[in-house]
Amino acid sequence: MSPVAVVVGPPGAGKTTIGTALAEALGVAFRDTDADIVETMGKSISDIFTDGGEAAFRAAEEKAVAVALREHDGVLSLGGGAVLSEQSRKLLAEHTVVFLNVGMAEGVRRTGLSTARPLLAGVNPRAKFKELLDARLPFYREIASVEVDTDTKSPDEIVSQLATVLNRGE
Ligand SMILES: Nc1ncnc2c1ncn2[C@@H]1O[C@H](COP(=O)(O)OP(=O)(O)OP(=O)(O)O)[C@@H](O)[C@H]1O
Ligand SMILES: O=C(O)C1=C[C@@H](O)[C@@H](O)[C@H](O)C1
Ligand SMILES: [Mg+2]
Repeated sequence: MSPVAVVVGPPGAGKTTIGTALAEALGVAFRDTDADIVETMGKSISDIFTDGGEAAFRAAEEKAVAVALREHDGVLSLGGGAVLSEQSRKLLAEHTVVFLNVGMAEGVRRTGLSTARPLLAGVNPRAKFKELLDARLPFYREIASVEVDTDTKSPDEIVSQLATVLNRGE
């Protein structure tokens, strides 16, 4: 069993929004490892970071990614930092990976000051977002089968483009 597509990208790229709509367009199930982690740990992402730090979240995420890649055959969206794990990148090399890219200004605008994104909740979300992008871009690109720049496209346009690329009709 293998996902039709795995969606990766920075916070606010639209992994959950596009992933959900893409699954619907393709008539397959949607799964999001952030939601899996919340369910398994029984607490919010923000609380996981507060209680165990980023390391606790990344350990849970590595497991959640491996399980979901094995179990899920629909569209799978990963958390923004899932590509930081070398183990996960190795697994992802075997899959169809959609990299949704977003620039700093638009990414910060879309994520706002949401406390659901603890890594961006500090005093300077723009600087933090740029730091995340710089560190992760090479990883997203290393595993991507297709890259879509989402800055100036609506979710509908992106879904329609991806449905065509994935060769499953719209
Ligand atoms: N192409 C787009 N154009 C405009 N707004 C968008 C687009 N894609 C997503 N959004 C909006 O941006 C916000 C963040 O989207 P979403 O939660 O899907 O991102 P994400 O990549 O899953 O983020 P995270 O990494 O935090 O899980 C939402 O309010 C969503 O409606
Ligand atoms: O970019 C990140 O590191 C994160 C993104 C979210 O999807 C969550 O996985 C979590 O808030 C961490
Ligand atoms: Mg999401």
